[in-house]
Amino acid sequence: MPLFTPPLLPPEEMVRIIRTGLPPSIRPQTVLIAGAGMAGLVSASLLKEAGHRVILLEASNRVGGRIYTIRTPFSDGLTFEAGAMRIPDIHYLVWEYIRKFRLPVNRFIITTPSDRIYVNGVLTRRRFYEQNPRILRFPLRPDEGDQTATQLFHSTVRQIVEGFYGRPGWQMELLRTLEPCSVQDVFQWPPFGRPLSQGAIDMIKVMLDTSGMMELSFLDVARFLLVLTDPTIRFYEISGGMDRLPAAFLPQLQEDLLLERKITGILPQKDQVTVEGVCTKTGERFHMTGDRLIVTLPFSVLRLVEVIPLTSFSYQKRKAIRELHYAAATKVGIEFTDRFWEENGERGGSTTTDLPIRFTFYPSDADPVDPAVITASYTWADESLTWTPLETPEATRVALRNMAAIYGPVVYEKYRRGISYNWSRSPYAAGGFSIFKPGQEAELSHAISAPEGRVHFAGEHTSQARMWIEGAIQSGIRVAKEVHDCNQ
Ligand SMILES: Cc1cc2nc3c(=O)[nH]c(=O)nc-3n(C[C@H](O)[C@H](O)[C@H](O)COP(=O)(O)OP(=O)(O)OC[C@H]3O[C@@H](n4cnc5c(N)ncnc54)[C@H](O)[C@@H]3O)c2cc1C
Ligand SMILES: O=C(O)C(=O)Cc1ccccc1
Repeated sequence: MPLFTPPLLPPEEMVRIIRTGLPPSIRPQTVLIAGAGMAGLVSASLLKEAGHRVILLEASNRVGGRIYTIRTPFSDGLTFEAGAMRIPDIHYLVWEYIRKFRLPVNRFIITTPSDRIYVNGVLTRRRFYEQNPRILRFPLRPDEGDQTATQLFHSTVRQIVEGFYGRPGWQMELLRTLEPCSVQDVFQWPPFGRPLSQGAIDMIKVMLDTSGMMELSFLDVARFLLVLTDPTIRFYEISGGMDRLPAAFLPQLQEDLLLERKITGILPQKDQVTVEGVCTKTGERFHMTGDRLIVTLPFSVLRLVEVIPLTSFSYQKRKAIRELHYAAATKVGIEFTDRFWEENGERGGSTTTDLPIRFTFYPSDADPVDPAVITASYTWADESLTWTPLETPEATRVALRNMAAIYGPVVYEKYRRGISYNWSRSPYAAGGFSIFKPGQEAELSHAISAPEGRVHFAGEHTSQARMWIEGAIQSGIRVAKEVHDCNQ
């Protein structure tokens, strides 16, 4: 069974579909779409453009889902990205929509040589760490001492690829060998190349933010780490807020969008599909019937939606919904009266620390306005759990305390307000993103995306670029074509 399903539409075909749409429908259908995140918006946009009737049902009071720009309680004009914050320049589908909607962008600068690092009690700068990684006091082997965490990760991947390279079908052999492996497995017992010392593994965990993911699929974690650590990839953000991307669909879809409609049940029938739910504003229950249904809900929340009868979904689909792993994610945004972290006008960059805040990201936007909001903490997976019980006041206090260990009491003098957003506590996400456990890719990936009769599935978790906006868009295009082609 192919490891990666569904087969991707060729990139040039997906770009063409964004630019020129699907062919006009011969027999238009009524399509219900559950969820108005990027996958739901893209599929609704393409199907409506092709002549189908679409009805977008969204539980929350906004579109965008895990693209969530928070403006309140911050000062006018300030934004905090509780969800997606950066767009790699290689994510060509996102860029197609940025161009289509003429959205302004600016660089999102993840690291600079001046970045502060506070790890193992050592306060230093990225330039010094890169010159001498031993400065961070991880117990590295002599042969590892002059390599940073990124270099150790890249050399591990390179040795593995070189070990397989050249054999007939070496790529699939590599993928099949690594697919059942965790991150820890591969670092300790790589199929090729020298194992890393535990000190080197610890440095990668702290510096590359994988402390909470060591038991997860090496392939999945490596895919995004290779993006985040590729020096040739530039990152951008949408100026004025990432939510301008989902909002750009509203002129076309406003009339088809029903907000505050939480779906609680799916009732597939032979010639139609009915969804039932509740209006979260009034408590009024609703039923809606269409020819087809597209479900873009993360499986972590789809588990709460009743399928009637249960066996209208196959065993494999029910198992995929039940078992697909989701990683937690928490961010803390803090507004300060001025940009005390900046030196010589240097914008952007980040702080890396083994304190609970772990990673801080500074604004990269060009205009040096004061006050400013920073992402004071961004944690993933197990490390995000620490923040789950903390309400905003306590989370902000912890973040300030951690920042004070790096910057001193100035953080208290310049502090204005903060907010914490924990995606595990979001009723409509119940986690940050899907990340496979070892073996789940081979076991579940087909069932995750396969349709069940008149019920189709989209969302980042059903794509080949999972965890990214790119994956949500890719899935929206794939499912729109899937539905459109059904009875043409
Ligand atoms: C903290 C964090 C940081 C991220 N950073 C980045 C980044 O920098 N760059 C990047 O490219 N990607 C990033 N991502 C990933 C990206 O945000 C997602 O992959 C993408 O937005 C997912 O889109 P989606 O449509 O698949 O799902 P979602 O956006 O989750 O949309 C699903 C929709 O369904 C709705 N819904 C849920 N339950 C129901 C129900 N019962 N009835 C009706 N509607 C319901 C939800 O409200 C939501 O609107 C990040 C994600 C998180 C959590
Ligand atoms: O933080 C990001 O840039 C994301 O895209 C979310 C994410 C989280 C974990 C792995 C890959 C991407």
